[in-house]
Amino acid sequence: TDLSTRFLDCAFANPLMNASGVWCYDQTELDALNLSAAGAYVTKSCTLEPRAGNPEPRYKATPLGSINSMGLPNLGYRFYLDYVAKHDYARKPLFMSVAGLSLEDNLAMVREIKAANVPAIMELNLSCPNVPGKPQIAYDFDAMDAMLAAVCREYDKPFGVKMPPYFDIAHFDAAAEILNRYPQVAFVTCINSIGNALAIDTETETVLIKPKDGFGGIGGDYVLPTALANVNAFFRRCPDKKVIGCGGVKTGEQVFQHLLAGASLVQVGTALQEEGPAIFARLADELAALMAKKGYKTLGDFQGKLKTL
Ligand SMILES: O=C(O)c1[nH]c(=O)[nH]c(=O)c1I
Repeated sequence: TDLSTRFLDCAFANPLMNASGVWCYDQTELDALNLSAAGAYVTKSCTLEPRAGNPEPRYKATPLGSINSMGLPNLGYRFYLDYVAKHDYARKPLFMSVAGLSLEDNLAMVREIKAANVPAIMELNLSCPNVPGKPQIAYDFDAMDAMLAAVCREYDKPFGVKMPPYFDIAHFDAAAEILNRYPQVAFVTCINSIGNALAIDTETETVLIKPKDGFGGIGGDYVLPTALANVNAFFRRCPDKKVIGCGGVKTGEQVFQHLLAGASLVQVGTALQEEGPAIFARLADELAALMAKKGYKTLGDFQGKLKTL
C-alpha cells in the first residue's frame, strides 16, 4: 500500500500531519514533528508579537477528547518565519499558520512572509475561538471577505484557510461562496475546535479550565461527525480547492473516513496531544492495513469517493 500523495506541487510520504496549535509551539516540539512519521507538519498560529496566552489551566483532556482556551500563546511570527526558513523541505513539507489579531497585523506578517520567499505553505487561521474580545473572523462573513481580499492583494502564492465548524447548510453555502471568489485560496482546512463548549468536574463542581469561566474549544471524539460534514460540505462546494481534514482523528479508520469524505491531507490534534508524535507511525500503519483489507493500493483509489444512499 502506498500512502504517498501530492498537494500544492509538493510530495508527501503520507497524508498525516499535526493540527496547528498541537505539538508545534517551539523548536523542541517542531523538531519532534520533523523527526516523526508525519508526512508534513504546521507551526503554531502566530501573531505579530510573542504572546503568553491565557492563564492556566487552559488545556484539559476529557473522557471523549479535550477542551482548550490557550489564548494564542506563541513566540511571535519572526520565530516561526526563521524556523520555516531553516527547514529542509526535501525531508517533508512544512506549513506556517498565521493568526493576526487584526487585518493590519495579518497584512504586516504576510508582507514579511512574502519577502522571505520561503517554501512553507501558509495556513491563515480565521477561526481562533479563544482570544477574549476577538470574535472569530470566519463567523463574520463580511470580515472574512475583507480579510481574504486584503491578504490576496499582499501575498503572491497559493495559501489555505483554517475554518471553524459550521452547523447550517446556508452557512456552508455562504462561506464556500466567499472562498470561491479567491482562487489564490488553494485549500480549506476543516475544522478548528468547536468553540465555547463547557466541561465540568462533577466531584469538585468546578469548570475544568480557568479562562473565560471555563468556556473553550473542544476536540476529539465529540467533533468527528461535525468535522466529516464540514470536510464533505466544502469538498462538494469548492471543486477547484483541496480540503484538509481535521477533527476527531485517533485511529487509521478516522483518517480513512476523512479521506473518503474528500480530504487530501488529515490533521491530528487532541490525539497527538495525548499520545505524542509516535501516533503518526501508528496511524500510518492502521491506514495502510485498512486499505489493504479493502484492496486499495493508493489514496486515489478511495479519496473523495464517499457514497450516498
Ligand atoms: O486558544 C488557541 O490558541 C487556539 N485554540 C483553538 O482551539 N484553536 C485555535 O485556532 C487557537 I489560535
